[in-house]
Formats: sequence, structure tokens, C-alpha cells
Amino acid sequence: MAVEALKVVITRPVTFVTGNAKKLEEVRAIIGQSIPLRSMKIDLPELQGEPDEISKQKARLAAEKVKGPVLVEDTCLCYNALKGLPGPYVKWHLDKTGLEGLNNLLHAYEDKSAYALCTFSFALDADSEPVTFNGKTMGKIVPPRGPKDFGWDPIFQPDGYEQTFAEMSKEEKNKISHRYRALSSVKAYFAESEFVFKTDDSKENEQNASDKSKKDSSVENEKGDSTPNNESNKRKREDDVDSEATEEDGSGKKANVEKK
Ligand SMILES: O=c1[nH]c(=O)c2ncn([C@@H]3O[C@H](COP(=O)(O)OP(=O)(O)OP(=O)(O)O)[C@@H](O)[C@H]3O)c2[nH]1
Ligand SMILES: [Mg+2]
Repeated sequence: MAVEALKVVITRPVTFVTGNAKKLEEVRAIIGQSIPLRSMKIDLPELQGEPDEISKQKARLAAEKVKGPVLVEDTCLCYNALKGLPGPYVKWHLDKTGLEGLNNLLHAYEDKSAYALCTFSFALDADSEPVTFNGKTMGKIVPPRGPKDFGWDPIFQPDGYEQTFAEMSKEEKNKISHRYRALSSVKAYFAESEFVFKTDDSKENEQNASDKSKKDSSVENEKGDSTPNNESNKRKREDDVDSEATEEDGSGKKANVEKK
């Protein structure tokens, strides 16, 4: 009885909210079946500040939209010579100046060391304080090598490896990446938590994932409003989540979280 009283029953899968299809791909590969998960494309605002606060605020905004349990993440690429910059602002550097620009930022410095940082936040609902999980991979910034299909992977060479993230197989990257490390903590948190998932619709959500004809939801079309330049908002980035990667039940149900 006492143990049951501590259980928190969650009746909907955790919604991973992102606008980035490549992130989603890696998150799915790393999480596997360990947590009931679906995804939703919402372009959350690009916030300023420290990584933990940015990630927590993303979770609060996502939980307000989803009205249920959410997982979000924010990724930083931090140069030691620049005291952690570009950090959370790497997306705009990449968009505006490309890989070459990201490389040139270190032109005047001998120290090319850097780290990739991933900060996940989980919020049970819009009223709960988000819980944050970090993962870091140390490495250095090098001239681009490898396929250019995901962000700054071609210029990041993790310590102890001769290859950049882009040159590695996905399986190899997912064993050592910032995202893998942060998700290890997320998985441990759920394994040790008082949460019990009773998600009748988990089958349905898996089907939605492979339903290629599923149309974009109204939530999906909501845009964050902090993009510094409308032009870059209009441009379809190759790593944007497309309708194929979107799973959304569109129910707008209230948070299905019962505290027993
Ligand atoms: O080479 C890479 N390897 C990675 O492992 C990785 N993870 C993220 N990124 C890029 O770094 C910026 C983070 O910004 P970010 O966290 O705000 O992401 P995002 O806006 O694309 O999606 P989201 O915020 O909707 O989840 C964006 O340009 C991402 O494309 C990566 N690039
Ligand atoms: Mg973002």
C-alpha cells in the first residue's frame, strides 16, 4: 500500500518535442523501447542563456502545448578557447556562416579543443518543475570531413578517435555521443523513478510513426517566434523534422497523469 501510494501512473507516452529530424532519429535509436515515446514537431523558440535553463524553459513551453509528459533537448557546441561559445547559439552560426565559418571562429587560437553538450529536460506536465540531464563529449574542431547531413558533425572529432562524428557510423556515434551520454541518465532516471506507464495507445502511436500519409497537425504548424531572421525561418533545413517523422495524436487531451 505504501509503495503503491508513491507510484505515478502515466497514461500517455512521453512526447519528444523537436523540430530536428536527425535528433529524433538518434534519440529513437538510443532510447529503443526503454521509455514509451512518441514525437511531435513543434519549433520551440531558440532561447538565450545557460544550457540547463534553456532546456528547462523548452520543456515548460513544450508541456504547455502537449498538455502531457514531454522530453526536449538543447544541443551546444562549445569551444574552450571561446569560453564555451558558440554554445547554444551554434545553430545560427551554422545557418549563417556554415561549417567554414564555425571553423574560422578558432582561426586566431591554437586551442582547438571543444565539447558537444546535450541537455535533456523532462516535464511531467506544465505545472511540474522540469528535470534536467546533461551529456558531454570532449573533442576538437577540425576542417570538415565526412557526409554533411547533420549539423556540425563533420567538424567535430571526438577525443580518442581519428574520425569526425560525420565519418563514423551512426551506431558508433550513438555509443559515445553527447546525446547518448545524456540519454543514459534519462534512462536511468526512468528506470529508478516511481513512474508506471499505462499507455493503452502506445501501439497506436507506433503505427502513427510509420503512417507516411499522416498530415501535419495544427500543433506541428505552430512556429516559435524568436528566430532572429525570417529568411532563415523560411529556409527548409535538411535536419528539420518532416511530416514523416511526426507523430501526433492531436487529441489535446489534458495531462493524463494520475497521482495515486
Ligand atoms: O553535428 C551535429 N551533431 C549533433 O549531434 C547535433 N545535435 C544538434 N545539432 C545541431 O546543433 C544545433 C542545435 O540547436 P538546437 O538544440 O536548438 O536544435 P534544433 O533547433 O535543430 O532542434 P530543436 O530545438 O527543435 O530540438 C542545430 O543546428 C542542430 O542541427 C547537431 N549537429
Ligand atoms: Mg532549437
